[in-house]
Amino acid sequence: MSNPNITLMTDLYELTMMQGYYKNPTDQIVVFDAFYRVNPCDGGYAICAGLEQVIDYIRDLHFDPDDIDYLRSLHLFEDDFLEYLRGFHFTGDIYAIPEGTVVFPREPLVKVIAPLMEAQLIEPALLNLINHQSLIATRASRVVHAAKGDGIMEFGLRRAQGPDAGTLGARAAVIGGCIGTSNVLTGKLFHVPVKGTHAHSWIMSFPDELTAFRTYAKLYPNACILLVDTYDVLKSGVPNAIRVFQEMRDAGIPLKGYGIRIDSGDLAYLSKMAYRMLDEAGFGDAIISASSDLDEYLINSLKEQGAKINSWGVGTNLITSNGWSAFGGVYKMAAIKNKNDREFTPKIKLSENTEKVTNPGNKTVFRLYSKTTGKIKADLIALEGESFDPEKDLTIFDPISTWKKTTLRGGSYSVRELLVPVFKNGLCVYHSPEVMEIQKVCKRELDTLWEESRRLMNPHQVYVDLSDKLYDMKKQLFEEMSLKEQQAHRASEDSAEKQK
Ligand SMILES: Nc1ncnc2c1ncn2[C@@H]1O[C@H](COP(=O)(O)OP(=O)(O)OP(=O)(O)O)[C@@H](O)[C@H]1O
Ligand SMILES: O=P(O)(O)OC[C@H]1O[C@H](OP(=O)(O)OP(=O)(O)O)[C@H](O)[C@@H]1O
Ligand SMILES: O=C(O)c1cccnc1
Repeated sequence: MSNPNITLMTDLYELTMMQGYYKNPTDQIVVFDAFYRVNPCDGGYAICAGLEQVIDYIRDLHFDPDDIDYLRSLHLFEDDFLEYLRGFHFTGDIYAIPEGTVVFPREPLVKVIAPLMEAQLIEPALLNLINHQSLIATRASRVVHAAKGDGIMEFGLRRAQGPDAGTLGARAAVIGGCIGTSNVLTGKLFHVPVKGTHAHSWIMSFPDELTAFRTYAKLYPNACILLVDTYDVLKSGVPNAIRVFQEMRDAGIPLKGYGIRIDSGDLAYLSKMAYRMLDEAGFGDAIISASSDLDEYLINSLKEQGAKINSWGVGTNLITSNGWSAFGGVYKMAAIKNKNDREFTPKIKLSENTEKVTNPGNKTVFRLYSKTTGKIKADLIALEGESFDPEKDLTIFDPISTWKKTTLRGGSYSVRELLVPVFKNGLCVYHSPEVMEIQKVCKRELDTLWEESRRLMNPHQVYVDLSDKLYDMKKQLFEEMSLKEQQAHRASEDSAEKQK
């Protein structure tokens, strides 16, 4: 999107910390990982999205004179720091998992290696962009899956939480598999199909439903989807639609992409009855489209009820990800080094909750596939520079329940590294594919999941394991840090005792 400069779209503490680093000069280069912890809707996977907007943001990162004036007006920042900001731009490296890829909890979706101040400033915007679109792309893929091959049109703009949520949300929904969106701006900006029917107000603006249908059919004979629920679906809407389709046929107008939309009432019952009426009149191939507060669970239920719906319009629940409002991606420091050091020193964040202890080090992510099925066996988070020879046996184990092990036999699996270079020394080295290309990638990616990981209830969770080297490093750091904490705790208890 052609955004205004959004460099100030950061949290104040990033800037106050930056000033602190500026005043106490450091030439530290850091590694930060952006990752999430729980699959949306307690599902079995997520789809990552939003990278193209991260790239636009990083490329354009700079402080305009009025940004500097504003920061000065806060009376928090000193002149030398503000002067430094005038020349600020991103000089680091970024690696990311390409958009549309199936991803799992705890693996880095984006890795930033940059001078500390730069890596720190970009945290909120980077997370904002990745979190939002990954959530909606994931949600869309679930809705699309529930529709079992029927097309899903994204209709959510009017209910989205703001303009970007509507426009970038529709982009993400198309990545996740929607066949198009009603949002015309998304269509223009991202070259995705725009789709739509008409509103109840169209019908209400005419003296009667039949005239409204006839007028619409005359204007759009090749995309004539008539909304049949303004007055009474079965007594008025469907009979009037059939009359208009008959008139079109009698006039020799070829009927393609035609049908009805039902937007209220019992969608299973009404669609079955409508289909029967259409079929009896010789219009059995008509599209029967439905909308009305749908989501993946309702679509799944309607399918189970045998609803005769073959096209779906989904708005509110998709664009707002109703019921699961946040992707929850976080950005954590993983390693640090002085500019001229060769090696990074790994950093770990401890937590009472083992799941929340971060993975230290400069890492990468490998995906292991079964050669016979093409399906994902597991993901392996490893240290940068590690490699795995798929001709050799590989034993992988759950990093928390370490007794859960499996050995992949050499020759039976293939390995793919997921993180790709996006920025090198501040220059973009990655070309974002068109959204419709990303949609194809996403479809292929989803095919690498077993059906068990895609079901709505209690899906199978794909294993995300750590390489032996990373596991050992994490264990050692964990023990060192825990010991340090215990010693510090003991020391403070001793001094409190002495003071008594
Ligand atoms: N057969 C069905 N099984 C389960 N849910 C259904 C079925 N048919 C419709 N629904 C859902 O039930 C809800 C219907 O809600 P409600 O009756 O409030 O609205 P409505 O029928 O669309 O009428 P209104 O025009 O007043 O909004 C919608 O979320 C709709 O998707
Ligand atoms: O139900 P959603 O999944 O959010 O899908 C979008 C909804 O937006 C429209 O309704 P709206 O009442 O806004 O307009 P209308 O008067 O044209 O029906 C449309 O008819 C859908 O019901
Ligand atoms: O084109 C439609 O039918 C449409 C568009 C937006 C919202 N609801 C319906």
